Amino acid sequence: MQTLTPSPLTQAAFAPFGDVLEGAGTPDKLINQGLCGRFHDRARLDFGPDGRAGISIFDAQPRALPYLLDMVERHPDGSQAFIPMHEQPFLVIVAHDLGDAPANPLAFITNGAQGINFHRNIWHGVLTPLASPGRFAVIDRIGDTPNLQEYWFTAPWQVHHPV
Ligand SMILES: NC(=O)N[C@@H](O)C(=O)O
Ligand code: NI
Repeated sequence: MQTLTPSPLTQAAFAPFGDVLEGAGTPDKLINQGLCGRFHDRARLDFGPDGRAGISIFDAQPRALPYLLDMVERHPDGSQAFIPMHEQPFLVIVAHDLGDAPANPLAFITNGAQGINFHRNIWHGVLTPLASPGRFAVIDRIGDTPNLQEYWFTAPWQVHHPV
Protein backbone atom coordinates (compact mmCIF):
# COMPACT_ATOMS: atom_id res chain seq x y z
CA MET A 1 0.00 0.00 0.00
CA GLN A 2 1.17 3.52 -0.82
CA THR A 3 2.14 5.50 2.28
CA LEU A 4 2.06 9.16 3.26
CA THR A 5 3.99 10.75 6.12
CA PRO A 6 2.47 13.99 7.40
CA SER A 7 4.51 17.18 7.68
CA PRO A 8 3.89 20.07 10.05
CA LEU A 9 1.44 22.49 8.45
CA THR A 10 3.02 25.70 7.16
CA GLN A 11 1.57 28.53 5.05
CA ALA A 12 4.35 28.09 2.50
CA ALA A 13 3.72 24.41 1.94
CA PHE A 14 -0.08 24.87 1.96
CA ALA A 15 -0.13 27.99 -0.24
CA PRO A 16 -0.95 26.16 -3.52
CA PHE A 17 -4.03 24.68 -1.84
CA GLY A 18 -5.32 27.34 0.54
CA ASP A 19 -4.67 29.46 3.58
CA VAL A 20 -3.37 28.61 7.06
CA LEU A 21 -5.27 30.54 9.75
CA GLU A 22 -3.25 31.28 12.86
CA GLY A 23 -2.65 34.10 15.25
CA ALA A 24 1.10 33.66 15.44
CA GLY A 25 3.73 36.37 15.63
CA THR A 26 2.96 40.06 15.49
CA PRO A 27 -0.66 40.93 14.76
CA ASP A 28 -1.49 43.10 11.75
CA LYS A 29 -3.15 45.59 14.06
CA LEU A 30 -3.97 46.11 17.72
CA ILE A 31 -7.63 46.81 18.47
CA ASN A 32 -9.90 47.15 21.50
CA GLN A 33 -7.69 49.68 23.26
CA GLY A 34 -4.64 47.57 22.53
CA LEU A 35 -6.03 44.53 24.30
CA CYS A 36 -6.58 42.45 21.18
CA GLY A 37 -4.33 41.57 18.27
CA ARG A 38 -6.07 41.32 14.89
CA PHE A 39 -4.52 39.03 12.29
CA HIS A 40 -6.42 40.69 9.52
CA ASP A 41 -8.06 39.18 6.43
CA ARG A 42 -6.03 35.95 6.34
CA ALA A 43 -8.14 33.82 4.00
CA ARG A 44 -9.33 34.03 0.40
CA LEU A 45 -13.03 33.18 0.74
CA ASP A 46 -15.03 32.41 -2.38
CA PHE A 47 -18.69 31.46 -2.56
CA GLY A 48 -19.38 32.08 -6.24
CA PRO A 49 -21.95 34.38 -7.84
CA ASP A 50 -24.97 32.31 -6.72
CA GLY A 51 -23.90 31.20 -3.26
CA ARG A 52 -23.53 32.83 0.10
CA ALA A 53 -21.26 32.34 3.10
CA GLY A 54 -22.43 29.97 5.82
CA ILE A 55 -21.02 28.96 9.19
CA SER A 56 -21.79 25.40 10.30
CA ILE A 57 -20.56 23.40 13.25
CA PHE A 58 -19.07 19.98 12.47
CA ASP A 59 -18.82 17.38 15.23
CA ALA A 60 -16.58 14.76 13.60
CA GLN A 61 -15.47 11.40 14.92
CA PRO A 62 -11.75 11.41 15.77
CA ARG A 63 -9.57 9.18 13.60
CA ALA A 64 -6.34 7.42 14.50
CA LEU A 65 -3.03 7.14 12.71
CA PRO A 66 -2.20 5.20 10.64
CA TYR A 67 -5.19 6.48 8.70
CA LEU A 68 -6.58 4.92 5.55
CA LEU A 69 -7.02 7.58 2.89
CA ASP A 70 -9.39 6.15 0.32
CA MET A 71 -11.18 9.27 -0.87
CA VAL A 72 -10.66 12.94 -1.52
CA GLU A 73 -13.29 15.47 -2.50
CA ARG A 74 -13.56 19.01 -3.76
CA HIS A 75 -16.06 21.85 -3.90
CA PRO A 76 -16.20 23.33 -7.40
CA ASP A 77 -18.37 26.27 -6.34
CA GLY A 78 -16.62 27.61 -3.28
CA SER A 79 -13.94 27.60 -0.60
CA GLN A 80 -14.17 25.73 2.71
CA ALA A 81 -12.57 26.67 6.01
CA PHE A 82 -12.08 24.43 9.07
CA ILE A 83 -11.63 26.34 12.33
CA PRO A 84 -11.07 24.07 15.34
CA MET A 85 -13.11 24.81 18.48
CA HIS A 86 -10.38 23.23 20.59
CA GLU A 87 -6.59 23.07 20.59
CA GLN A 88 -6.07 19.60 19.23
CA PRO A 89 -4.05 18.88 16.09
CA PHE A 90 -5.97 17.56 13.09
CA LEU A 91 -4.97 15.87 9.86
CA VAL A 92 -5.12 17.82 6.61
CA ILE A 93 -4.92 16.04 3.26
CA VAL A 94 -4.70 17.77 -0.11
CA ALA A 95 -3.99 16.48 -3.61
CA HIS A 96 -2.90 17.97 -6.90
CA ASP A 97 -5.35 18.02 -9.78
CA LEU A 98 -4.04 16.34 -12.91
CA GLY A 99 -7.07 17.20 -14.98
CA ASP A 100 -9.07 14.00 -14.76
CA ALA A 101 -8.07 12.84 -11.31
CA PRO A 102 -6.35 13.92 -8.10
CA ALA A 103 -2.80 12.72 -7.63
CA ASN A 104 0.25 13.07 -5.42
CA PRO A 105 -1.61 13.66 -2.15
CA LEU A 106 0.12 15.50 0.66
CA ALA A 107 -0.56 15.12 4.38
CA PHE A 108 -0.12 17.78 7.06
CA ILE A 109 -0.76 17.89 10.79
CA THR A 110 -1.75 21.16 12.42
CA ASN A 111 -0.11 22.41 15.61
CA GLY A 112 -3.40 22.70 17.50
CA ALA A 113 -3.63 26.46 17.07
CA GLN A 114 -4.16 26.50 13.30
CA GLY A 115 -7.21 26.44 11.08
CA ILE A 116 -7.27 26.08 7.31
CA ASN A 117 -9.19 27.39 4.33
CA PHE A 118 -9.26 25.24 1.19
CA HIS A 119 -9.53 27.34 -1.93
CA ARG A 120 -12.30 26.57 -4.41
CA ASN A 121 -11.97 23.23 -6.24
CA ILE A 122 -9.00 21.96 -4.27
CA TRP A 123 -8.94 18.19 -3.70
CA HIS A 124 -8.90 17.49 0.03
CA GLY A 125 -9.59 14.82 2.60
CA VAL A 126 -12.70 15.19 4.69
CA LEU A 127 -12.48 16.85 8.07
CA THR A 128 -10.17 14.53 10.05
CA PRO A 129 -9.76 15.25 13.76
CA LEU A 130 -7.15 13.21 15.60
CA ALA A 131 -8.55 13.71 19.09
CA SER A 132 -11.82 14.41 20.81
CA PRO A 133 -13.69 16.71 20.62
CA GLY A 134 -13.78 16.82 16.85
CA ARG A 135 -15.67 20.11 16.90
CA PHE A 136 -15.01 22.71 14.22
CA ALA A 137 -16.60 25.82 12.86
CA VAL A 138 -16.80 25.41 9.08
CA ILE A 139 -17.20 28.38 6.78
CA ASP A 140 -18.26 27.33 3.31
CA ARG A 141 -20.72 27.96 0.51
CA ILE A 142 -24.44 27.70 1.02
CA GLY A 143 -26.24 27.35 -2.28
CA ASP A 144 -28.52 25.25 -4.46
CA THR A 145 -25.81 23.20 -6.19
CA PRO A 146 -24.39 19.98 -4.70
CA ASN A 147 -20.95 21.61 -4.66
CA LEU A 148 -19.28 18.28 -3.96
CA GLN A 149 -17.20 15.99 -6.16
CA GLU A 150 -15.70 12.83 -4.63
CA TYR A 151 -12.84 10.71 -5.95
CA TRP A 152 -12.25 7.23 -4.56
CA PHE A 153 -8.70 6.00 -4.98
CA THR A 154 -8.43 2.58 -6.59
CA ALA A 155 -5.35 2.08 -4.42
CA PRO A 156 -5.81 3.71 -1.01
CA TRP A 157 -3.00 5.40 0.86
CA GLN A 158 -1.93 4.80 4.43
CA VAL A 159 -1.10 7.95 6.37
CA HIS A 160 1.51 7.21 9.02
CA HIS A 161 2.58 8.98 12.16
CA PRO A 162 4.82 11.98 11.50
CA VAL A 163 8.49 11.21 11.80
N1 LIG B 1 -19.27 17.36 2.99
C1 LIG B 1 -19.00 18.24 3.94
O1 LIG B 1 -19.80 19.06 4.34
N2 LIG B 1 -17.76 18.18 4.48
C2 LIG B 1 -16.68 17.90 3.61
O2 LIG B 1 -16.73 18.87 2.58
C3 LIG B 1 -15.39 17.95 4.29
O3 LIG B 1 -14.44 18.49 3.69
O4 LIG B 1 -15.31 17.42 5.42
NI1 NI C 1 -14.87 19.50 2.00
